[in-house]
Amino acid sequence: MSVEVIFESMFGNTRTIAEAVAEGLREGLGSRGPEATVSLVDVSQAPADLPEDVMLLVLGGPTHAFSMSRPATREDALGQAHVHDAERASTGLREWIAQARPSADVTVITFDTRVKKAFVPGSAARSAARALAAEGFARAERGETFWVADSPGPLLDGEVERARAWGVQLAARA
Ligand SMILES: Cc1cc2nc3c(=O)[nH]c(=O)nc-3n(C[C@H](O)[C@H](O)[C@H](O)COP(=O)(O)O)c2cc1C
Repeated sequence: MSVEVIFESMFGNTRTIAEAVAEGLREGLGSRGPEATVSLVDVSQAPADLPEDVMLLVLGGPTHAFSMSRPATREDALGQAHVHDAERASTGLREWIAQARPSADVTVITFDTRVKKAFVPGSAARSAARALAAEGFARAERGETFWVADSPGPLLDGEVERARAWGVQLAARA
């Protein structure tokens, strides 16, 4: 049995959260023995087919323009970060979901990062859960939002610890 954490991150905040969730999952799965593994994969490297033994997929990315990123918003972010990476610009959560082979058996839980400001609507986690369901991932649900102070960041105090604790809880779903 394995758990896969797939993340998209332009400035590193979502990567940090994904790493903490994966650590929490490993802690939570600790008692299940060496077959229970957790992999952490950048979405630009994630294959369309999940490995057969994946029981739980945790999928997270930054909120861009009130939703999941698009090629233009990723270009914008990478430009701000002075990074030129065609692979990361071309593939985000939206593109991965559109080409992934759907599974009705795998539980998929989404998360996102976004700016903690009043009245800023939209969540990549919500959009991703909806897109997954539309593609045939019957057991997709929206998970947590983790907050950054502003664009590009930093993460608010306590968010990494909260992500780790959430990962420990998620292990029960695998
Ligand atoms: C092009 C662009 C659009 C963004 N749009 C939103 C938005 O609609 N709502 C929001 O809360 N944050 C928005 N942000 C801020 C990102 O969500 C924030 O920078 C993100 O959490 C950083 O994650 P990362 O370091 O993993 O890339 C935007 C950032 C960029 C670069």
